[in-house]
Amino acid sequence: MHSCHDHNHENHQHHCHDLEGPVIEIKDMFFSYGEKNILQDLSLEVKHGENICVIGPNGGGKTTLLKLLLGFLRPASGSVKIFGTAAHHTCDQIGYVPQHVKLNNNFPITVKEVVLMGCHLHSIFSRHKKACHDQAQEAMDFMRIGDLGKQQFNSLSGGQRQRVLIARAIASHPALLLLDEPTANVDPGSAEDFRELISKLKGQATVLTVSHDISFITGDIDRAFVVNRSLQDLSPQEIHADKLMNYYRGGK
Ligand SMILES: Nc1ncnc2c1ncn2[C@@H]1O[C@H](COP(=O)(O)OP(=O)(O)OP(=O)(O)O)[C@@H](O)[C@H]1O
Repeated sequence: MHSCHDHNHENHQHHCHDLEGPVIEIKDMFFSYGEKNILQDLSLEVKHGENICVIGPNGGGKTTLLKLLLGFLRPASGSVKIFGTAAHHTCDQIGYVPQHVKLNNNFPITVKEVVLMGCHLHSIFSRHKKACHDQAQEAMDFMRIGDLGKQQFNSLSGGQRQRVLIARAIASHPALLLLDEPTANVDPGSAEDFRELISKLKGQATVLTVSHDISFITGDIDRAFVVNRSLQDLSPQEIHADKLMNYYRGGK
């Protein structure tokens, strides 16, 4: 999880961000892995509370874009700002659910402990510990896994694990939530549930979801765009199942 470079936990929430302006602001951004150009000339502005979906073919650069937003990668040129601050300086306002999570299967860890990792108030002070436990429980209840706290994470199904990881990401009430294919590997019932829960977050958080799941994209979202080296906004008319398929066939 992201941690602030300034480890003074009492005040870092306040000095990092301009919470009034755009949540995401990308300007004329280029990114390459070595010689290989991956993203070119991207610009994007996302306002507070928007629920956004990113689609695009395999290898189009969606996960790379998320990593740039998280500040794990830096643009070759142009800028990526979160709450008005360069992404690599932004700290604990972002909740992230990665596409692939590798937890050592032999490592014993309970569901509650995984969710607690998402709490940014980790502290020796007991008042913070209590607040963390309350936040973790609240996030687990929200994801409807409130009664799984004591279970071993490794004993859960793929869909249940995904719920735990989303609970971990929302435990600290991040202003921005980045989800990388949250419905991959979950059954259709759970996928429907996730869509509902994510739209319930609307208003509390800005949510950006990478998804190949057509019903996700055509569901309750405010805006969608295609990332395939460059970025293309989709009009509401284009957000239809049959039209969306074209973006995966390389056509228009
Ligand atoms: N660490 C890396 N070093 C070099 N190339 C990389 C690295 N990570 C990703 N790439 C390349 O960058 C391109 C974009 O990858 P990325 O994972 O961002 O795509 P994606 O749109 O998320 O794809 P998918 O839908 O398959 O998840 C791919 O061609 C990939 O091979």
